[in-house]
Amino acid sequence: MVFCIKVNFKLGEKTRKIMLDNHLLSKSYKLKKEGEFLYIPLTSSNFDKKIFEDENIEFEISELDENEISKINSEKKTSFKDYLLKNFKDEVEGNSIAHAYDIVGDIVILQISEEITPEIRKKIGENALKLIPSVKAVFRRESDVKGDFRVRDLEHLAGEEKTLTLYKENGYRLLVDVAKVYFSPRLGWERKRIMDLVTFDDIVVDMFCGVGPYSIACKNAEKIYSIDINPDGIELLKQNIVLNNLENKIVPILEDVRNVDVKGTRVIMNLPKYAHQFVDKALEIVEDGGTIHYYTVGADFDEGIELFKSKCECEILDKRIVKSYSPREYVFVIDFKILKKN
Ligand SMILES: C[S@@+](CC[C@H](N)C(=O)[O-])C[C@H]1O[C@@H](n2cnc3c(N)ncnc32)[C@H](O)[C@@H]1O
Repeated sequence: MVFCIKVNFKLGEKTRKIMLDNHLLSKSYKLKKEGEFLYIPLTSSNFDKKIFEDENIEFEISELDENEISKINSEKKTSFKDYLLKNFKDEVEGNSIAHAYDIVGDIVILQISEEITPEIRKKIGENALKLIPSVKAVFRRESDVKGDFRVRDLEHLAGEEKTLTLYKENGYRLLVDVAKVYFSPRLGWERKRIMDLVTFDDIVVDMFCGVGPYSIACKNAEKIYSIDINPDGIELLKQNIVLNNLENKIVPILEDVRNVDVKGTRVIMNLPKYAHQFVDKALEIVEDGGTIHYYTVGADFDEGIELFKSKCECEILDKRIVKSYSPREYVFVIDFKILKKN
């Protein structure tokens, strides 16, 4: 039997609050509505009736059969992190299995080191498929991002063997092929920051655009030139332009940026590892008074700032840590307003 307070529906919220304050509200059963009455499950039928009478609440104590009222399912679902900590605590603590992972659309990418056997990697993959909601394919990072295209090798662990997915962030949609083009969901906040800085008269030059997440985030600009040397990146960018109705704004350019002759008021240099090699080109592109968003890898901001100060007169508008890169290094962004080029 489940003891309940039966009150008029209109007094339900007030009654529930009094019950909560007096530790009388059961957390094992759901409230039940029947006609104009509400049945609110009690922790005990033995209580001081005055607490309701003082509030002019007319009520009855009613006994419901267990099958007349729904139980609250208080069993916490096991998360993937719980699963890892329960089964691989030492490996997680020793950093050979990370409980953090990337989700790109319906694809999840895990970080499991090579020293974990292929059988166990697959088993972890199967569990990720089961425990992470809406996931259809599970991969593992097999290498760091590498080469000119900044793409990493992936090992398939579970689910569909597909690498193309649809990713949504900041109100736009992106087709991403995680095996063919660089993409990081961890930069969503940073793209939102840039999105909020862009003005209607900006001409944006996205020097290293990939599938175009920054370019598309800059959709309020007057024009966006999006450059990349990876043909798969530009092919997906073209589809993303259509997907986001930006045919009149974004100009995709498949080319080494060093060979491209464009000018802009806002230049995005998202090639952190090698951006320092492209500063002269960025300065050639940016108009006086324009902004360069310079992404770089290191232990602090100093190197990037010194590099720019040696090449132009500039003001630092903002500087931030974007994400960690290695145990002692970060990806930084520094926003430079270019006052005068040397
Ligand atoms: C770190 S990824 C960034 C991609 C994209 N901005 C994003 O956030 O997803 C850098 C990109 O620069 C491209 N790239 C590398 N060298 C280049 C060059 N010389 N000219 C144009 N693109 C280049 C790579 O193909 C890669 O897509």
